[in-house]
Order: sequence, then C-alpha cells, then structure tokens
Amino acid sequence: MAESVRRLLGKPGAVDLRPYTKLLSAIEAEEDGLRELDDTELTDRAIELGTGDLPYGRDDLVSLCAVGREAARRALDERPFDVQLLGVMSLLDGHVAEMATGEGKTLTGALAAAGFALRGRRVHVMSVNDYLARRDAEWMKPLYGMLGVTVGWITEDSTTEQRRAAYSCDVTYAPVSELGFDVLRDRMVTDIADRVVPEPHVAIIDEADSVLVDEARVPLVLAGAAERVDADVEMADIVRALKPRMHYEIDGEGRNVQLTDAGIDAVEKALGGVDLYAEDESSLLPQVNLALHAHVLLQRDVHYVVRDGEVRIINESRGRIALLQRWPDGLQAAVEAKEKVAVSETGEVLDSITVQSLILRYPTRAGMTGTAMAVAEQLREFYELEVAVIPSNKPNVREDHGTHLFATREEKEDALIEEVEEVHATGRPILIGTQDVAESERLAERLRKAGLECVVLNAKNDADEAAIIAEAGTHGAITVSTQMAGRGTDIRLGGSDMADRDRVVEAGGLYVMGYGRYPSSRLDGQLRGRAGRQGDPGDSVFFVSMDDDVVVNNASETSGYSTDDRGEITDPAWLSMVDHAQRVAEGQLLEVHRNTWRYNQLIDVQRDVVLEHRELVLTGDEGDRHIKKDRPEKHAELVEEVGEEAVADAARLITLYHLDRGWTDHNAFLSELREGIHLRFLGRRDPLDEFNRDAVPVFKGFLDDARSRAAESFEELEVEDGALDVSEVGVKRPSMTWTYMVHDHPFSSALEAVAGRLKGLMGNKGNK
Ligand SMILES: Nc1ncnc2c1ncn2[C@@H]1O[C@H](COP(=O)(O)OP(=O)(O)OP(=O)(O)O)[C@@H](O)[C@H]1O
Repeated sequence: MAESVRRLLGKPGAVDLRPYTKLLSAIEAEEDGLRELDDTELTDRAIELGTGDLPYGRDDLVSLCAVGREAARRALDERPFDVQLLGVMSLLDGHVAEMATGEGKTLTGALAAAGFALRGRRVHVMSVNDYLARRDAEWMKPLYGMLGVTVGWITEDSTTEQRRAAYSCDVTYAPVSELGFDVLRDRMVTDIADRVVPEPHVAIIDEADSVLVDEARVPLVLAGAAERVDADVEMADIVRALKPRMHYEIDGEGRNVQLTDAGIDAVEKALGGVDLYAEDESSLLPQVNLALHAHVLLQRDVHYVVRDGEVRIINESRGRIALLQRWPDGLQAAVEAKEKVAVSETGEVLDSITVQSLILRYPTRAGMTGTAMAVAEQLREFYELEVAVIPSNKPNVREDHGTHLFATREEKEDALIEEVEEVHATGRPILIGTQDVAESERLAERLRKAGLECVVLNAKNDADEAAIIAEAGTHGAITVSTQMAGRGTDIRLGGSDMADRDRVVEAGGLYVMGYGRYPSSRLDGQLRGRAGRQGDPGDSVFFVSMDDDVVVNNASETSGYSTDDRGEITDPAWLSMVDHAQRVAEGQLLEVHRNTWRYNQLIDVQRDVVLEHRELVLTGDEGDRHIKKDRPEKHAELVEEVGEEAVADAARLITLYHLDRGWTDHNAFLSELREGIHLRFLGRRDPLDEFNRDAVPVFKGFLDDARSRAAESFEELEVEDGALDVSEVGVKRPSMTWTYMVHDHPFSSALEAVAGRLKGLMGNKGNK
C-alpha cells in the first residue's frame, strides 16, 4: 500500500478515517461549480445546508466541506487541505482530532463549528486563554460571515452585556474558565432576566488533552463577601527553622510531609510549650501542617514565582503563570506568609464547578489537540470521546532519537552541553526543554559559562513568549524553555520573517533537546512537536539521569547499572525502565483523576437536586406555594397589606436565599469532610465510602431545612412604608462576588495517591 494512502486510513485504536477519506474526491468534484458562484450565492448555499438534523447525511456532508473550503479560500485566502477536512468531519462526529503543531487546527475547528451552527446548534469553542479566544474569533470571522454564521467572543474583561451579546451568536469563543464562571454566576441569579449563558449544545475544545485531562479536576470557584485573613508569619518562621529528616519526613513522591516526634516537640516548644494534640488547641495542628506544606512541598521557582509582591502559581503542564489560580483555604495564605508578601483576599465559596463537570453539561463534545492518543483511555472513560488521528499535510520528517540516560545529573548536564556545542557549531537553532523555572535558569547559567549565549523563557517572563518563540528558529539561536507547550506562535525556521530559512533548513532545522523526561509522555511529545512543523526538517532527543524526579519517584530499580566513561547507561533494559517510570507516573495521575471524579460525582448529584429545585422557585411559584402552606396566616396578612405579587416576590427571594445559603454551608461541610477523611483513612477504611457515608445523610434533610428556614424568615417580615424589605430579615446576597480557580491541593492529592498505591498493592497481592 502506498504510504500516502496508508497515512489517510488512521491509526489502530483510533477512529477509522476511511468513511471520511472516501468523501474527499466527491468534495473536490464540487469545487469548480462553487467557484462560479458569487459570494452571496455561496452564503445562500451554506444556509441551504441548514435544513435537516445532525448528523449530516453523506451528500450534505460533502457539500458542507466543499462550501466551507471555498468560503475559507475566499475569506481567508487559505484553501483547507484534505487532512483539515478529515479533521472537520471527525469533529462533526464528536471526536477529538489529533493534529500536529501548525497543521491548522483553528481553521478546522471553525469549519466544524459552522457545520454545527448551520444545523441550529449553539457552539462554544473553548480556548485556554483570553488571547486565543479573541484572536481565533477575529481571525475566523470573515469565514463565518461568508457561511452565514454569527460569531462572538468573551474574555475576562467582558461586561455582562458583552457576554450576553457574544452568547447570542451562533458560535462563541471563550476561555474555559470564563464559561465556567458565567455558569456559576447564573446559578445564583434571583431574576431569570439576569442569566447570560444559554442552554449548552456543542463544545469544541481546543488543546483538548490539557483541558480535558490535565485541568479536568480544577474547580472553578465563585466566592462572595471577601474578607482578609492575617498571614501567620510566626508559624512560617517556626517551620522554617525545622530540619528535614530530623523534624519532618517527606514521602517518596514529594507529595506529603509529616512532622516526626522530634518535630512535634520542636514546634510545641517554639509555640511556648503548647500541646498540639490537646483538644482546645485543635486549630493549631492544621495551621502547622499548612505552614509545613507551604515550606517544604511548594517550592519557589518550581511551583510558583513571586512577582510584583504576589505569589503566582505556575501551571505544571503549561509552564506558564496560572492566572486567577490560588491554592485552597489556608494554603495560599501560608505560602504568602512564607514569602512575606501581603495576604491576598479570600472569601466564602458560594459554589464551584470542575472543568470536567462544566464540559459534561454539553450533550455534544469534540476537541482538537496535538497530543490525544496518549490519553485516549481517559477521554473515553471520562467524556465518551474517541480520538481521530489526522495525518499531517506533509509527511513528518523529524527524527525522534531515543533517550540518553546518565547516572548523575552532572554527567547528564556535561553531555548535554557538549552536544549543544557540537550542534550549535553547525548553526542549527536549538530548543532545550526543562522541567521548571529554577532548572531553566541554572542550565542557562552553565551554557553561558561555556560561552553559549542563550535566551530563557519561563513563567517569569511569559509575557515575552510570543517574541521569544518567534525567533527560536533563527540561525544559531539557543533557547532554554520550561514546558510552554501551548499553542500560539510557531517556531519558524530562519526566524519570524523566515529570511534565513534556506540556511537553517540546509543545516537540518530545529534541534529539540529535553533536559529530562516529563511526568507524561504527552508532554515529551509536545516538546518534540516543536520541531518538524509542516514538513520541516528537525530532530529531537532527551537526556535523562537516574536522579531525575520522574525516575527517582517512580522507578522500581535505581541501582545496579553500569556506565561508560561519560557516565552514560546504554543497557536497553535501563532505558525501558525510564519509560516504565514515566508510565507509573501517568498511572498515578490517572488514579488521582479517577478519585477526584468519584468525590465530585456525589457532590454533583446533590447539586443537581438543589439546582432543579431552585429552578422551580426561580421560574415558578414553588417558594410562594410552600410558604403559603407553611405560614398561611402570615401569608394572608401580608397579601392583604401589599398584594399577592409583592408577597410572591418576597417569598421567592427568601426561598432562593435559604437554598443558596444552605448550599454554601453544605459545600463548606463537604470540603471539610473531604479534608478530614484522610485521617480516618489511616484507620484503613475506604475514604470514598467514608465520604459517602457521611455526606449522604447530611444532605437528606437539605430541601426541608431550607424550606423551614424560609418560612421562619417569612414569619418575621414586616411591612414598612407599604412595602416588604427582605433584607430586614437577613436576606442579603453578597455585595460582590469574585471568581478564581483552585489549584491542586497537595493534601488531597497526597491522600488520593496513597489510596491509589494501596489499592495497587492490594491488587498485586490478589494476583499472586
Ligand atoms: N489550508 C491552509 N492553507 C494555508 N495555510 C494554512 C492553512 N491552514 C492553516 N494555515 C496556516 O497555518 C498556520 C498554523 O495554523 P494554526 O495556528 O491554526 O495551527 P495549529 O494547528 O493550531 O498549531 P499549534 O498547534 O501550533 O497551535 C497559520 O499561519 C495558518 O494561517
């Protein structure tokens, strides 16, 4: 079979592309006819395709692709390649299209969005940030216009009116977080007219693996009534004086830390001789633990940077500052105390939604990314999504070399620098991917000492990302970068203007070097994918040492190898051990994801019950009816004085208030319960069972409680100046709300990792 044909059939385990490839010649056959139409006729042709339902029948699908292709050619001066049309068809079937860097996912996504929109579906194209939401919407607007489809976009700064306008378009581009925050705010409205988000239909998710897998667990939070907590600087100073191993121990994966007996003694003494375990000191131990976590597990320039007097979290999978993110509860304040910066605002959590729950609201889901196959199992398990591996337009000629494994980090670094020197001498641009900010700075320093000038890109200067990446393909450039794998700017060979392209191509293209393997092969793949864009030449290679985190934390064996005189371990068995260690790390992340999902499922079920009831109160007379039944005399008395409508309004507001108040309190209870579960887990009971055992009965009386509280408040209502003022009976909504994302909590992930490990151990025993 010819290579070009085989490439179009698809990969084993992925969606079969044959039904799509079969249509390509029919699509092409329509092209000449369409070229003869004027623009209005072309738009009319697109609109005609709007009759009928989804999925498109064969002929309509062919016409849609042909019309879309012609519209893109006219509106954007880009004629979609066959492979992009394969992507469009897989998105329309609700799959995740895996398309390599630079293959034109933006256009692919837009054509699919238009396809859904023409058949009456509202489409939300989810981006990872404001910049991309706006850029992609504006870029694709002429195309949508020619297809008779309206498009809008939302960013963090959008006003309520702008949001409403954007949502009323057929296609709306928005960052995932803003969509989530709008959903949360809508859940709190007391007047239907204040809602902004329409009923969800179709989600097309850009960077799908990162959003659906890496960020799936991130809760988006709506908080109210901001308050300030004082930084516990004293506690931060006390734990700073503790010594590792003597006063505290860190677990093998660096996910948890615990005081030793000597540590407990030292802290008790430093606090003036208290007993940390005494009942009346029960708030002290959690504070010590928070300070200890902040001090030991969260490292500056690895997990966060301090910029402009603020602690800013680094997103692990993207390497960028995670805007709007904070650690939960006291942990954020503990890190701020550690760094001696002002404590940021905190507030009462009104409600939250995980990215995963947000996306599961959409009956139709599809996505695009450069790396999806590696998480195919999770996409199927959590979202019922299949992956369609779309071949590249031009064959990929990048050479992916294996891994060089060294005994120590020093030997790895020496070998890497030697290789940089050699490759640099040929003029090839080099991109070195590091794991964290501190590492990128240390490596850059060593390169400079060796006379190799380089540019560093990490979370500290991520604002310069576009400019740095644009020039990373310049002749002789050396760029050291943390995992800034997200999309945005291409690395063009020969620099941004490609002036020197021929010389760089001649030299062999971009040379990508990984300074250590990432905790997932997907991140490795994203780094490799920086080279070999659109058929460019390029190479990729990884340098690993036995003391890299991914090896130390996950390898079953770490001694007994032999090395050559440069310290390199060439035995293939040890090289496969590195792959194995990475798979163990991936497995752990999956287990954490699964566990969090299980917790959230129960919470989601309870939330749905509340929301369903809330909807009846908001849109109907449920609140008034209940109150009338529970407090008939008071009800009649007030109706007499102010009329039915005013009483029904007050009953609605009071009932909504008590439902929301109750939910906020229940939420706080659930998160406390979950945090506390790990203590009970030490008693070897399944934490999830424990959680359910406690969370279910507490929720049982929820609606009844809210109802009786509403009745009590109603009883106290008084008529003043001929009107009812519900704020007089304590019905006050937060004067302002604010939104943020909760960053992964080391406690719970530690707990979940332990749970996963134990389960693994038990499983192994069972197999013997
Ligand atoms: N059919 C086409 N013909 C010509 N140029 C195209 C076509 N499709 C896309 N392009 C161009 O290819 C470049 C990459 O497109 P885009 O940014 O959408 O890629 P991507 O797949 O999202 O890449 P990344 O993974 O880096 O984000 C853009 O400059 C775009 O204009």
